[in-house]
Amino acid sequence: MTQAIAKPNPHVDAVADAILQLDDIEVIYEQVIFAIKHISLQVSPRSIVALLGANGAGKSTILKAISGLVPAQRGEIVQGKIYYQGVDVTQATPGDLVSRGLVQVLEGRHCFGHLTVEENLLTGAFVRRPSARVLAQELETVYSFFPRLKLLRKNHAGYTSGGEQQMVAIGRALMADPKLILLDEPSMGLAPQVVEEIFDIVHQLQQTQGLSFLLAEQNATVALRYADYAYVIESGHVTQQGDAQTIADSAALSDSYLGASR
Ligand SMILES: Nc1ncnc2c1ncn2[C@@H]1O[C@H](COP(=O)(O)OP(=O)(O)OP(=O)(O)O)[C@@H](O)[C@H]1O
Repeated sequence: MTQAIAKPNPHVDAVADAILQLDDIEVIYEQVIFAIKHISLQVSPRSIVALLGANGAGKSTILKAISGLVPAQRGEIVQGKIYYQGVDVTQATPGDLVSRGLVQVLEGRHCFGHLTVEENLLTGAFVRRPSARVLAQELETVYSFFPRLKLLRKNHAGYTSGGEQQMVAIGRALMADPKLILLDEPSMGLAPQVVEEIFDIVHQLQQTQGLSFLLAEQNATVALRYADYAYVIESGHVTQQGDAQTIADSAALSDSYLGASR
């Protein structure tokens, strides 16, 4: 089902600078479980914004609310508005959003294990159906950021390492020609050196391609090193926000999730 999403935003002047704006978002699962409440946040163009918090804090729900995936989880946005590029997309479908350049990389990477690395990347361009020539150029661009994927392009993705699968998942998102990428726990289950490699590429994509990222991370230490701005989420609420350095220096950050990775 495709929803109309071209409603004018009455607050467009106030949010003109943000590529993404959430105003007072509330999500309920199965009509009883309140997962997030009163979530308001912004992502500026060409920025990396981190959502930090412990297991179950509500980070993934925020990303799924933005990317239109909440209904697929038997959830509902019951309050608030989401604006992407100044347009109300609160009820938009994932397909609508991908075609507008808002793409999510799900937690756990979700590669198609039986497809090759290159076939996985090509699935990312499916919505746009570019010409063969453009597709080849775009693949080369992705390979320029992930040279290792070019070497592995004929291998089955299911036989690559966790870090390589994360690269495939991000590479596939890039093939959708995004402006904003939502990344859910990119560091999960990866060795520290691989995590640095992934974040370094995210940083390069921000700097050279002008992409924006909103990423959910339990590994606050590494996320704050690369992010421009961060929101701390606890029990479905924003409890703290600020530029990354301020949050990193803040004594209010609980050791329950920062301590382990310090
Ligand atoms: N599909 C669902 N049905 C019911 N409750 C859910 C569902 N998904 C998440 N929840 C609940 O919503 C709350 C927020 O979960 P969410 O996955 O958004 O947190 P998170 O911070 O991303 O944690 P994690 O890092 O473990 O993914 C939790 O209490 C969780 O149990």
